[in-house]
Amino acid sequence: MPYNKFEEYNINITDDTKNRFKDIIKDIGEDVEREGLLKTPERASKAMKFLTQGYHQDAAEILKSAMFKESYNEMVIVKDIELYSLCEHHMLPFFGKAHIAYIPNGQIVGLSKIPRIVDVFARRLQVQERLTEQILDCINDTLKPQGVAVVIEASHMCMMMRGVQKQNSVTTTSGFRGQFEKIETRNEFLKLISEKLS
Ligand SMILES: Nc1nc2c(ncn2[C@@H]2O[C@H](COP(=O)(O)OP(=O)(O)OP(=O)(O)O)[C@@H](O)[C@H]2O)c(=O)[nH]1
Ligand SMILES: [Zn+2]
Repeated sequence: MPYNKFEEYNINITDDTKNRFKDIIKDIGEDVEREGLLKTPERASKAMKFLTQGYHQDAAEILKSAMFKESYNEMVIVKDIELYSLCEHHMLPFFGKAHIAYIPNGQIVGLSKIPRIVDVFARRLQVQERLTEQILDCINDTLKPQGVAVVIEASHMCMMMRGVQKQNSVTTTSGFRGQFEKIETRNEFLKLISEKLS
């Protein structure tokens, strides 16, 4: 089954949304009645709702649904989490990877919940900096770990397909709380995420 196909099927689209997309297609000079475009307003509406479904999801609840008491208190790192978001200025995609670590403080979280909360915040109109902070704050406030770190590396289509048209620039943002504010802990995390598994 394709990635998150289930959620895509459950999206309800109103005629208002479809008609707005129809108007945009007309405005760019296309023929909305030609065969290939007949269903496009509906498809585009569904795609936009899917890509912004994070507004209707509660990241803290997702974490809370799988928190377990455990005495492990070393760093837990989930790296190379792919993410797709939309820049709030142009509504064009930015995409890349998130690397997330935390040091438990009596509780661990189900590993899959970390990529899930990345998606909750990524599927909104975003800037990369706020996306980074929201993931960081959510883990910090909900799991209350000894520390949490988030690094996001992303390419922005609004800088590639239009505007400045730079194809190879990658933007890196990061945020650190608790133990990761200490330089040694932060460096250990940065070293571990930059190492390739052999
Ligand atoms: N800080 C930050 N800027 C972003 C992000 N996504 C897009 N932008 C930038 O948002 C800015 C919007 O600037 P404006 O000058 O208002 O828009 P614009 O005329 O379309 O700018 P250009 O892209 O330079 O053509 C641009 O510099 C984009 O590169 C992001 O995640 N973080
Ligand atoms: Zn943009």
